[in-house]
Amino acid sequence: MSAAGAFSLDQLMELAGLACAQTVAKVYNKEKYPRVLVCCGPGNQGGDGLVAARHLSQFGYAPVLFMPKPGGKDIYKRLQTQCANMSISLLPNEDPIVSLSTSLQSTDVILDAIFGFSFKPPVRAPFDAVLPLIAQSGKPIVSVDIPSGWDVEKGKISVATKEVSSAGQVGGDKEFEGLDPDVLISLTGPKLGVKQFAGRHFLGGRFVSKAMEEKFELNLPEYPGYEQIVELPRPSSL
Ligand SMILES: NC(=O)C1=CN([C@@H]2O[C@H](COP(=O)(O)OP(=O)(O)OC[C@H]3O[C@@H](n4cnc5c(N)ncnc54)[C@H](OP(=O)(O)O)[C@@H]3O)[C@@H](O)[C@H]2O)[C@H](O)CC1
Repeated sequence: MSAAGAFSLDQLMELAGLACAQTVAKVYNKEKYPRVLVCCGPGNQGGDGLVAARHLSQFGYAPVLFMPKPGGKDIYKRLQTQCANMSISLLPNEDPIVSLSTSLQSTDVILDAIFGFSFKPPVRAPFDAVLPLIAQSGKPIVSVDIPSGWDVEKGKISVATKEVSSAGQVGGDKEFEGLDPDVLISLTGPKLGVKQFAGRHFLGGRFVSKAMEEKFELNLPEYPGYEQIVELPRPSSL
């Protein structure tokens, strides 16, 4: 049994996505940072991103979805339909890298829900161009669970990606060390690979029961009030 215990995947994803949306809202206020580009991968983390987009829209943000390779699971398709029913914008996928480069210019903050704990290098297309393009945009990044391109246990690793111009033209090979987010929202508990993450770090795992916390010796902090997230101390202040 996972540390999250008795919840279904739908319920876990809903709570995880809500925690992601609350993290964006906590750090980036909607008056100054209304346009959130929600970048979704094909796995469950992409599902977290879709749920977050829905909540961000309800919070008064203007999320835009980027899904260069939509996931095939039923749950993913249902979440996509919910976002479409709420008229949440979706970037066209005919040429995803050009769409991304254009959209980045009018984005205030990026939610990185591309890869989570199941990422295994090497980075395959189209993400070998997506990751460097996001990194070089200079826009604030909030990463979900583990920054995309990092190894869940080793942390930052060097991976082969592509050169990409700011207009979205893909060139030759380029070494890349994963995204360098300003903010991280760890789900359930922080992963080994983010031990030295130096930005603002939140935990979203209020769905973990006391019994599970004790069984897995998670030693989790208290969540304030009604929030799904709690901010963790930075490594330098530990
Ligand atoms: N309790 C919790 O902690 C919860 C966490 N959740 C979130 O789920 C992710 C883990 O989800 P999972 O589906 O296992 O995996 P990922 O989202 O990390 O992505 C897997 C897919 O990504 C593709 N992939 C992997 N490596 C590469 C690569 N090198 N290049 C390109 N693509 C890659 C791959 O897709 P394919 O279609 O190519 O097979 C994988 O399928 C966790 O981190 C949390 O964010 C849940 O919300 C539940 C609660």
